[in-house]
Amino acid sequence: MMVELTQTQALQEETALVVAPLLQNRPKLFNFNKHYDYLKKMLESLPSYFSVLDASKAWMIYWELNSLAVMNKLDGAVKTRAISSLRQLRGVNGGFCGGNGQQEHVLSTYAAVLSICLCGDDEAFALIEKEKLLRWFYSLKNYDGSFRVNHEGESDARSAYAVVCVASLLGLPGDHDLFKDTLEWLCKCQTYEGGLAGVPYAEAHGGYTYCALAAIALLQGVHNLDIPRLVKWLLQRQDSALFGFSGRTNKLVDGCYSWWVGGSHLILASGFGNRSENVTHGLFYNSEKLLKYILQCCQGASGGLRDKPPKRPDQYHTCYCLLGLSSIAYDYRIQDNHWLIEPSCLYSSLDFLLPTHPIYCIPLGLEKKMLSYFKSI
Ligand SMILES: CC(C)=CCC/C(C)=C/CC/C(C)=C/COP(=O)(O)OP(=O)(O)O
Ligand SMILES: [Zn+2]
Repeated sequence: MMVELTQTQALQEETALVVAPLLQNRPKLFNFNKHYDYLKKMLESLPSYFSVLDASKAWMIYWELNSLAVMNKLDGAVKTRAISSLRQLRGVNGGFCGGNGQQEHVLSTYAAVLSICLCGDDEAFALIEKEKLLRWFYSLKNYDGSFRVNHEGESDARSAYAVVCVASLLGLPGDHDLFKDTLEWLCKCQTYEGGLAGVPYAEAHGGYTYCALAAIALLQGVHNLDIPRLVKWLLQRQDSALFGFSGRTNKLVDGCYSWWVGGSHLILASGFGNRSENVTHGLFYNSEKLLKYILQCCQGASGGLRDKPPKRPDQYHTCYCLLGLSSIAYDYRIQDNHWLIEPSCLYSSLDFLLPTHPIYCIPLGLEKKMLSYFKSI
């Protein structure tokens, strides 16, 4: 009897047919030069079909700068260009717009502020009007502690994380009045599965889990979560046959979850934002196998990294695959507010990558200049 597959099963089979043979191939090294060439190419004039990404300009700047930065290849000329492009994205309320002449958006603001942090000088910092931006964040706050992405927009764990992350880089402490009830709202996003959803009572997802957990960690509240259940769900994200991570139950592996899921593992293992003593330092998933998925299946032949074969590489997946690799190249631990970073057992294959800040998603230590600049104003 022929059993008809569900659409989900058919997609899983289709993915396995493409991914599994690549995992059998000869081991691949990280192709540093090709990825660097890809990133340089993305700085040239882009073909017209990139116009669909016009509202993601701030994001494209961040993905590009951050990929170069984590590869330790971000130079002054690229920073100067970025500052000039970011200047044009400033909005009237202190936020940043997705594209020129568009509306301010909390997520574009997050991408722009991280890019400014990556540029790391006073000319870049001066693009941020701190008081105005904080007033705008207040105006986007809902009565339950969550934040809207803009006045007409949705409220979810992404916008809460973006606000908490940006405000923290501008020097606001976790107990600031701007965050009243935000921790409680974020903790309500944990679902019966253990992962966190975009809003309370929705489906747990790797992207939202990272956002909610990173914000909860900045608000010093990780111990309020059901950590064993969260760890179990995060572990279930590693596909037992294909080794990459999926974003949610019964969905497909995708390179970007190397960071959204891998970064969530990292936050828990580092102990950041967890007031209890019960932190088990060390990652529980098989990082060697994740490395194999990224190297064998996510590297494009002409550089750049991708979701899965046969898709083409793009800047978003390049950035988050690189962060995923960086998260397994080192062991991260927080002690007395200081990061202790040691090379991991995989470091020798990944020694070209800098460690990434588990919460701010930029090379670790680059946050310091911005923090001290905004402390003094
Ligand atoms: C800082 C910031 C803004 C982070 C964004 C985090 C993030 C990636 C959120 C995911 C959003 C989402 C609903 C994905 C599902 O897409 P899908 O159904 O195409 O993917 P899936 O099949 O893998 O679930
Ligand atoms: Zn993806």
